Amino acid sequence: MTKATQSLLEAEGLHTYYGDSHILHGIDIHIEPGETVSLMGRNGMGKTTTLRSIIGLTPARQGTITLRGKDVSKLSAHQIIRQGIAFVPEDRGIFPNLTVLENLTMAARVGPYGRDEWNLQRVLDLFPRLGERLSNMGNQLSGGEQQMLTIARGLMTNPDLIILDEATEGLAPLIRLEIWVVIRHIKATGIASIIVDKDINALLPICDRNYILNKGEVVYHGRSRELMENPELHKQFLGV
Ligand SMILES: Nc1ncnc2c1ncn2[C@@H]1O[C@H](COP(=O)(O)OP(=O)(O)OP(=O)(O)O)[C@@H](O)[C@H]1O
Repeated sequence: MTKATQSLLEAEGLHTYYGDSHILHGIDIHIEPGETVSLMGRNGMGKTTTLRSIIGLTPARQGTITLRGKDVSKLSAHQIIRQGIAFVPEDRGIFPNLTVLENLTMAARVGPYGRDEWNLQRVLDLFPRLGERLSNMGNQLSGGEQQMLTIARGLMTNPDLIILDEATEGLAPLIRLEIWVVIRHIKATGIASIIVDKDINALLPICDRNYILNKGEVVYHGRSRELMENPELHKQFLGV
């Protein structure tokens, strides 16, 4: 059967290893253009490894990654990212010895399909705090500001998909709220997202669909409403 629309991203049958340790056991995930999707699961179940496999940082030994119908499985992480993906890793990864302004401007580019609405002014409108910190070095920022800078830097690349690993981990409650507002805004602009976060109550209302991983396998995927109405699944796979 042919699908009406082409998925933005399809990961099929991913098997990923660290050395001899077999971590992902045939992960299947797809994302449609503009969709917001969560990856949930207890610690160590393979969420970060799935994200890293999707963008080629820890390439899967088996399986395929397709972006807009094009097989990118053999491409390097750098080449995959250039296809319109912004990755916001758990450890942020901003340049500590560059200023906020430099971190932002060095990322600036037009998206692979011509998306160009994100520029310095627009990201500063979304993150006014960064505007007050433009001349500060990356390593002078608070954890929340670093996370904002990482997201802002990703937006400067005009992505079609933004991947956030532990979107609000370790941040103060008010900053977390700000990040969720930003994620809603990003969603409203039509950029697709994959989000990993422990705050299920924040994730579910924002996400269209959700995947639960357990020991490197997808054990559930479904719409947020279905997951909200199924506390058994929470207990079984999320430990809440
Ligand atoms: N660099 C590595 N070398 C060896 N094993 C690793 C490495 N990174 C992760 N693992 C193992 O792979 C498994 C999956 O880890 P992963 O970080 O993908 O899980 P996660 O669901 O993202 O968990 P967390 O919420 O704790 O980050 C875990 O058992 C972890 O110990």
